[in-house]
Amino acid sequence: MESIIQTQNLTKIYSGKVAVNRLNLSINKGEVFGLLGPNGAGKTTTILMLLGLTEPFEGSAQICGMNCTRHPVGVKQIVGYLPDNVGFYPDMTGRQNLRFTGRLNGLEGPLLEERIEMLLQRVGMTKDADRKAGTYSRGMKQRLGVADVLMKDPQIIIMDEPTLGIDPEGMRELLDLISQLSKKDGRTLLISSHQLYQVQQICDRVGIFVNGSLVACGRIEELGRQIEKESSYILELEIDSLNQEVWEDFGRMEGVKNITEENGRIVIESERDLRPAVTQYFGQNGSTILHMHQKGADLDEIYRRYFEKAGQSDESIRMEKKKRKSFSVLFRKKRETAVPKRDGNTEG
Ligand SMILES: Nc1ncnc2c1ncn2[C@@H]1O[C@H](COP(=O)(O)OP(=O)(O)OP(=O)(O)O)[C@@H](O)[C@H]1O
Repeated sequence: MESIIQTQNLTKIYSGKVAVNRLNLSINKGEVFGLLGPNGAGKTTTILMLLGLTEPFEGSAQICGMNCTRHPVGVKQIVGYLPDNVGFYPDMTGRQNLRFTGRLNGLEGPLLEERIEMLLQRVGMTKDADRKAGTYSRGMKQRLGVADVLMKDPQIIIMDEPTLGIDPEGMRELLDLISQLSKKDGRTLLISSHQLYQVQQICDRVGIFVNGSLVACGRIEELGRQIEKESSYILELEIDSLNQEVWEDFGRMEGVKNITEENGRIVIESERDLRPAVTQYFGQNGSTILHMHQKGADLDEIYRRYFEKAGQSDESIRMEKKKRKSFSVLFRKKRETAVPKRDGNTEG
């Protein structure tokens, strides 16, 4: 693996507030790296330091061996940058905007026109190329933005929140397009985003950024395994016939620490992987498993855990906790309502 972007203790402080804290990153040639984190985590500041647009307080960054602060022009020659709000001249057409960028990059004549045609086609904008850019939707602007970045044929592309404000269909198209830039062309991509689910699909590795610090970095599966090692296993289960006996049997299973119910599904927290035991149990019991999912391997869960670890309070986490009822309360309730007393009432 050839490392193409590196940072060493990269730090930025704005008026006493640490925006990026001793960041150590290494991004390999040809990979799609997702820099993920909530608003204000320090993603844009990191990108600006990589592009040499703002100076670090401490530490350094290199792209293809060039120091980003000392050689910003050299860096710009090999890096394409798609900001979160791409600016085009609104009174010029998409094609004219691309022509303008092409000329700034030294392209002229048939070579320039061929490149424009090829890129418009690649990003699916041929049909709308002669409309004024001011009339484009956000998704169209982003696609034209990708074409604009590709005008200078960069080895490395940095995108800041590329999917922000785009509808699901446009998002899918844009992510496919971004993925192709790495898989088909062999370019290196650094994508910053807070849209975890969407962006993780195309990332080879992710870095999770919280409060200016990188709290986790690696392949999604690796981070999932790490989380599993550090904490309990969480198994989410839905079956066709949940009854008192099942609750009691689960409560007795070896390693089970807690059972809750969440949106009609049983959530079992345990010290070990219960999937084999649960599958065997239902095989004998005759119930059908409608859904079984071991939490920990998806990015949302990984992110949530690291986010919690970093001491953040997140509204979605609080809401989720509120929704959960403790097993003991639920168990008591079920006993109260489900088990008939000999006198015909329910047993407490
Ligand atoms: N020019 C600036 N002056 C002062 N503080 C700044 C400046 N730029 C960013 N910050 C602060 O630095 C921190 C990191 O901001 P940054 O924009 O890098 O985060 P981000 O992860 O990109 O967030 P977002 O997704 O909202 O853009 C925030 O607390 C922000 O308020």
